Amino acid sequence: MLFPRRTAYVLIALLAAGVAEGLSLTALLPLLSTAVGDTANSEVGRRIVGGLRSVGIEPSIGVMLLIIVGGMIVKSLILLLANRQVGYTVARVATALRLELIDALLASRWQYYLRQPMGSLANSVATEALRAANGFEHSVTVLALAIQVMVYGIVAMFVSWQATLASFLVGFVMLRLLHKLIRATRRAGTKQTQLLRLLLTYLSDVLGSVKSLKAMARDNVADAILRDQTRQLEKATRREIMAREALMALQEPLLATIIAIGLYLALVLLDLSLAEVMVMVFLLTRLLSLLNKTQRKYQNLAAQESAYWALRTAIEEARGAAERTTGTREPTFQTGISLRNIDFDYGAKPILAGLNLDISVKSFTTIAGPSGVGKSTMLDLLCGLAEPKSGEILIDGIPLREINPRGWRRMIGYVSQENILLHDTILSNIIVGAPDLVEADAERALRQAGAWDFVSALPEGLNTIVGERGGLLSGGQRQRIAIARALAHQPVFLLLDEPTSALDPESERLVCQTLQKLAQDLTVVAVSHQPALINAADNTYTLLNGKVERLQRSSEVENASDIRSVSRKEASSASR
Ligand SMILES: Nc1ncnc2c1ncn2[C@@H]1O[C@H](COP(=O)(O)OP(=O)(O)OP(=O)(O)O)[C@@H](O)[C@H]1O
Repeated sequence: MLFPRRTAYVLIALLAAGVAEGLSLTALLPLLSTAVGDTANSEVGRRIVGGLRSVGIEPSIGVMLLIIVGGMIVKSLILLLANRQVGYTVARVATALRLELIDALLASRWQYYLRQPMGSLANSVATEALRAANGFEHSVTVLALAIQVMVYGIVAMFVSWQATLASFLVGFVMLRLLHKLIRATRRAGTKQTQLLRLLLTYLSDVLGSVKSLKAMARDNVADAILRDQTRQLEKATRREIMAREALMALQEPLLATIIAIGLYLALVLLDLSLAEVMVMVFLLTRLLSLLNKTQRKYQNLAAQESAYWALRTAIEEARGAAERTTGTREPTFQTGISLRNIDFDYGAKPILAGLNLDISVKSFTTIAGPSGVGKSTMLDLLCGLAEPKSGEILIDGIPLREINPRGWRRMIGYVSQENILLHDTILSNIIVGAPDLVEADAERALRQAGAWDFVSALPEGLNTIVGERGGLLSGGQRQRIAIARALAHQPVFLLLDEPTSALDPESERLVCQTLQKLAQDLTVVAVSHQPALINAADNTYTLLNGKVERLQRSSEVENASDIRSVSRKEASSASR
């Protein structure tokens, strides 16, 4: 149950509102009896009149009317408060579900996170959370209406228990008969949840790669698939609307039939007084229309419910894939990092096999090797985003799995291969996620990354918006901002994945110089094919067949193909 205390307050308030309304209604019978002058015929009426007199109230028509109106006003006030509370709780529910999902995902293992389509996440946070919160509202309303039905039922019992029971029975039959429509709505709701997820997942993928598709005039392929999914969604929505409207349409004639039966029972078979019959008609009409309303709200709940369960499943799955943070030791980085006999695979595909590597602090290392050989995976292992299948990663001689992973990562500066920036200012992109960083840190980092010249020349400087995924900047500019982001918090271990692949020779030379200078105080590991970067490094390794080989440089490497041919020659001579 979500927010049990808030929900309990709401339900108590709704119950109080129901009781206030019920009490005001008890005055209806004596009022009508007095009005039509047949008090003597009504047992209940007599009792209520007696009760009022015993507390010193003369039950005149004016007093009765006052009781009815007063009760209704009290009920409305309580309902206003309760409904306001429901509204607030709905907003809270949506926020809580969104945060729960985002927190669970961010705390999940990197490999699990990688498999999550971003469109599906966006859908969960936007539409599913909202639909689930609306579902919560409908469920509270269903409960509130059920309480009102009960109160009306009790009051009606005082007037004629036979007629009340009979109408409850018929009401129950009516609910059963229409239940099929609720089931259809639930099915349509589940379908919509599935389709919306698919649609948004696909949409975000297509939009992510729209440039190349558009450039080749192949965006109509995406169009056709999207149109097909939208059409299916429309069909499911139509089914839901049909079931909702059918329920509305069928309720009216059924209600009229039941009231006619009630009237017949009251007037012909039970021989009730006119006042009693009038009250009964009023109460039963109200009771049965309340029952109908309850069923309609329940139908709305059935349509939204699947969003809540889809969201819950996503949260539970992400929680199940939470990163195991068994390590508690605070990290130090005084001597260096060693990889000992590392094996790693993605399922059936072995990537690293018996890899050994020592990196001492305050050094600059580059790792080269053919595409897809596992260089980025090595960086993932170094920052603890992936765990080796066997072997040990030692930091100052202490196994990484014994070290607090967040503590270790706080010491790392990381530049990934895809420099996707946030749609925000350059400043925000650099200090993101580190609340203690200020503008001066960003400026220092931008200077180090060789980006200050172009940033300070922009009319808005640090406050320039970089556009969706950084799209308003050039590839090289994005790359330098990403390097600045990694340097802003002054890490001691800097990991860079192809950091200069999009830079012109001059910018690359600046970044190489920066990295050389930085390596006097911190440890730099860069994955790269760029000769300039490789020449700038103290040590270069090539990764091949799951192991690294040190590249002995007799002369400066002139281009990337040299590195690969050297590494292949070395690898083949090693295997011989
Ligand atoms: N999350 C993953 N699940 C399954 N396989 C993966 C995953 N990530 C990478 N791989 C596979 O593992 C291999 C190594 O990938 P990795 O990204 O480490 O290579 P790389 O040497 O950095 O390549 P490149 O130079 O092209 O960036 C690749 O063949 C890739 O297909």
